[in-house]
Amino acid sequence: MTQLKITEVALRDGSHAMSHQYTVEQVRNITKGLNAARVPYIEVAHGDGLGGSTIQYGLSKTDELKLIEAAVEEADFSKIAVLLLPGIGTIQDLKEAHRIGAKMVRVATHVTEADVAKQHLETAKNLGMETVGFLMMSHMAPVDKLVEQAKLMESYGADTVYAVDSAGAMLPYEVSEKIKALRDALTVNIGYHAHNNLGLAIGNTLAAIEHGATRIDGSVRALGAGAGNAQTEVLVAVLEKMEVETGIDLYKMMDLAEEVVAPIMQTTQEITKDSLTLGYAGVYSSFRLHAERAAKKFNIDSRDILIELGKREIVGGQEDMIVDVAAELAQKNQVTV
Ligand SMILES: CC[C@H](O)CC(=O)C(=O)O
Ligand SMILES: [Mn+2]
Repeated sequence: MTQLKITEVALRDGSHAMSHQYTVEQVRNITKGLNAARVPYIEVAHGDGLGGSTIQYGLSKTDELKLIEAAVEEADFSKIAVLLLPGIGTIQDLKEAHRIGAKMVRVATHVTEADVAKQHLETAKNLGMETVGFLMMSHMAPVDKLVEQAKLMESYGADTVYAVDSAGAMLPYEVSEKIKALRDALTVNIGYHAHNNLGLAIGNTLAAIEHGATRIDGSVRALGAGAGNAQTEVLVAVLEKMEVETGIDLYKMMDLAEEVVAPIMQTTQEITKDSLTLGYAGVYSSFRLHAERAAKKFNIDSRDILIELGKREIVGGQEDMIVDVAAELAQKNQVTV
């Protein structure tokens, strides 16, 4: 079996849970620990990828290039990766990230829109970077559509194509079916990224591995959007019991989680009613905090906003709809009172 390679996403996906307030010191300390534990890849960026620091997505406390630079300085084993959503991040952002030492880029699109990744993947390849096509909200596409879009990513030069369960909405049989179909249709590596909103992140990740995924995401202490991702140290322990080699030092990951990451988290990671609603309704995990703020502002139940967003199939890039939906629901409530 090809060795499984884990990408740690707490310094990118976890940026959502940290309201994009990471400091250089926090990034240095976490990277130091991940590097010592021999995690192959560490993703660092705003939660919405390069260029994500905006009023729409949330302003970063620290310029992400400074965070990436700090991570590159601390990592002599781990490779630093960045995420880029075409339309939010630009080719210029990509070149800048590469110049300061990013070795891998994950170009993320909605699951039916792989074609917008072409120029970013091609540019990254020309720069000599490792390339990943990251198909978000994979639960929304039937198997044949996912395969079609993954093939596009492969044709643009992606070394790996991920099925991304952005909403943490997929059930184990869906993961098995989708990963198997990708494995059968593609020659490049297959990856899987989970969110734990339905409590299935580790189980779904194991289903993905069983059906051929060799690139897997995790976040230490589950520091990711919504209820977080597959918790890296838990995943490493489970895989060790299954005799699947990750190359990661379990004790070092546990110590990092407990001593460095837990103390800086804004809240303990758990499946709250809103995280659970994300998975139940199939809504982007990064929408949780936006929906909670809108609910407070309009004095309505955040779960109603999330359910409505799910019904309308609102996807990443449409964050402004969260406030629109909240305002509409508040108005409806007034009419019916
Ligand atoms: C908004 C980008 C998103 O957080 C990427 C990701 O991790 C996902 O879709 O799960
Ligand atoms: Mn994610």
